[in-house]
Amino acid sequence: METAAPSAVIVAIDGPSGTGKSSTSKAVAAKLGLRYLDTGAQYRAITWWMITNGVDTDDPQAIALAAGKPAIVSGTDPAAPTITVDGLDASGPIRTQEVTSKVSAVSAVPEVRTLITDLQRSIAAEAAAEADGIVVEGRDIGTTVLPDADLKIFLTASAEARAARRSGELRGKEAADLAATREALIKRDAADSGRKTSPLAKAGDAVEVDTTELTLDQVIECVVTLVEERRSRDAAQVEGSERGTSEEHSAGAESRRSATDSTERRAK
Ligand SMILES: Nc1ncnc2c1ncn2[C@@H]1O[C@H](COP(=O)(O)OP(=O)(O)OP(=O)(O)O)[C@@H](O)[C@H]1O
Ligand SMILES: Nc1ccn([C@@H]2O[C@H](COP(=O)(O)O)[C@@H](O)[C@H]2O)c(=O)n1
Repeated sequence: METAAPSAVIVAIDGPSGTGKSSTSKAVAAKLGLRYLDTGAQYRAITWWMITNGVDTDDPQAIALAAGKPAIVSGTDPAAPTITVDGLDASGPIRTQEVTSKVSAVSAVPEVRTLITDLQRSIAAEAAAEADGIVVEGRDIGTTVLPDADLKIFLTASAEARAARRSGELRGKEAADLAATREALIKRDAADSGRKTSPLAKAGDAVEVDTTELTLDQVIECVVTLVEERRSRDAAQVEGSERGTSEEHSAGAESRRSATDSTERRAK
């Protein structure tokens, strides 16, 4: 069991598709010298493996039986995050339309979630022990994967804003039409929010940030400020408890001194 460094910070960023989780998390982690984990990439990677290995993604039992077979490895450098499946770079293939349309069905299978959740927790524990901490983004990080995270953020944005962002990304590549993009986002969110196991949800203690009217830079700034506030609160608490301990020590020393004094007085 790894022990977290006293100053390590764990940040959970959740929210629906296209709210800016990946862009924000990567930038915040880079600015603050933290590691970064894209958990959606892991669910995409296992989905890609199922597709390339002929597993029927409409058959939860078949998915459950195969779930333990692929070896998924995530690199957590925010400047160059990586994802491999059985040693192969999967960063390109996991972003295809086919994977995007099937990932919600695969990620809803409980056996898949158990395996990927364990993997995510071990990556977060390693980052807390060996680095200054990590920003983990996904759908259920604050609620299920890391319920004790130091800071939980839930990003939202209107479906229109999210579709416009995604269409902007696709322009010139797949020329996706805005309405179709919007419908696809809403459908994926509904599937992710409606599944039984660990659905997309805001944790009760998460800070909600509506990004509809904010630029990406404003969102990054907002999250950086929240992390820094949290770190200073924690540092003040540690300082307070150390002061308390040293005050206790001096109070203890004082009472020991007066006990000695009175013993000495009695001895005279
Ligand atoms: N506040 C913002 N204003 C404008 N564009 C934004 C904002 N936040 C993110 N974007 C852009 O929107 C697109 C989607 O962002 P991103 O991939 O970070 O979202 P996401 O929540 O991780 O999505 P998904 O869950 O589908 O992976 C990107 O092109 C990104 O640059
Ligand atoms: N914690 C998570 C993260 C993701 N998923 C599933 O993966 C899909 C792809 O996620 P992206 O962030 O890459 O778009 C997402 O639609 C979910 O089905 C998840 O279940 N839990």
